[in-house]
Amino acid sequence: MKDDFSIKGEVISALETVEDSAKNKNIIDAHMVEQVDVDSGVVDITLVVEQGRDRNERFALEDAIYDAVEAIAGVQEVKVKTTTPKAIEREQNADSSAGSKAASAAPSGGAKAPKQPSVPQAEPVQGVGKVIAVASGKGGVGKSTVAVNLALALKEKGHRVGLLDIDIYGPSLPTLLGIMDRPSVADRRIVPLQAHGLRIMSLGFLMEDDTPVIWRGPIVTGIIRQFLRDVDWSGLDYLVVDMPPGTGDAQLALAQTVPVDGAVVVTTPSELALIDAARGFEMFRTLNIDVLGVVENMSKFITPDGEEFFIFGEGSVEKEAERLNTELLASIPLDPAVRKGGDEGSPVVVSAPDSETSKAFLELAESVIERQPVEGGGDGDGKKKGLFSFLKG
Ligand SMILES: Nc1ncnc2c1ncn2[C@@H]1O[C@H](COP(=O)(O)OP(=O)(O)OP(=O)(O)O)[C@@H](O)[C@H]1O
Repeated sequence: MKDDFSIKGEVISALETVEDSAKNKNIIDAHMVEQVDVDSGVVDITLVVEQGRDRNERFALEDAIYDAVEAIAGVQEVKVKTTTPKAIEREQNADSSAGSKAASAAPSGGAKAPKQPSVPQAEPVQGVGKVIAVASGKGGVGKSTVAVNLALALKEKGHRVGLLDIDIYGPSLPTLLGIMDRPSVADRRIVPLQAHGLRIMSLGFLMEDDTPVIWRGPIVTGIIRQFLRDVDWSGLDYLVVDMPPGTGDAQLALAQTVPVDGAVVVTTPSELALIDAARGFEMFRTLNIDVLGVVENMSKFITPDGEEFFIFGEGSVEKEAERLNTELLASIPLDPAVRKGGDEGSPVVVSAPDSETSKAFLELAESVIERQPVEGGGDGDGKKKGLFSFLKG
């Protein structure tokens, strides 16, 4: 039988085929789907329609949703709840005032209590020692490449490592690691895929093709929560999370779902990338996530004769790191072996372990381990921790 997780992915794709003719957009792009839940094949969808919308148009939308979703194999039942933006706002206010009441024992200094977000408290991922986010302010700077090679370098250092790709704009782990399978389910938990000794989960495993998907906040939050709560990550020392570029829903969802132990911000030495990296850095500070430091990617090009070219200039990332009161954790050269390895599903730490580039990734792993050590120095720590948290839970 198909699992709820795969069904949810297909439901979201199916909803993208439902057009709202008044808006000339599909209902996902028109931000009309508030929530999608799947439980044992029963699909619950919350549709948001403006107050005063023509009844027949509303019915037509609901019918189109039933038709699209009921056609998905494995769907047992479809329930569509139609609501309005006002009703959602009222619900959220009710949630937040309940939250404020619960928190009223806390000293408020007479000030009005801040709105409580209607999300559960962040809870550690079961069985994982440390969660490390790899982020960038800007797309295309090599964030996923750094995430993959950092994970492999942590593994080289004797740790058990998982890699989670929540890049909603373009999940690249399936390509970078050469895996296209779908994860399976055992004991009602999703079993991550394996590659190069890492445990892997990617939004890409949910997508039918390479088309970029624009998912709105609640759906992004739901999927990320599912990735962290319903995937069997037990026994890991480190879970490396490949974030989407920028500062948006996914960053917030991650911070609200699990305590993130540290973030690594990837940038190239170009002026524009640095400005965006600084923005990303501030966002992590706002979210109270410890930024371990900055990784400079494509720092220089080394010719086969060993000559070095600093294409984007030299020293700018280090200066920016100083300005932000953080550290430069590693400088990764622009290396054709990195791109080739990425395209062929064989990352450079595996395909050219003795290269200068791989050494830079190993140094990066050492810096991360130094700043966020797992108890007992690795090799099984995550397993012990996982077991204990499992017993407690
Ligand atoms: N140090 C490097 N040397 C050579 N090529 C690199 C290097 N780092 C990344 N690349 C290449 O640059 C391209 C973009 O890298 P990657 O997908 O890791 O970037 P990204 O920041 O995750 O992008 P996105 O924002 O789209 O997720 C890939 O083809 C990758 O192989």
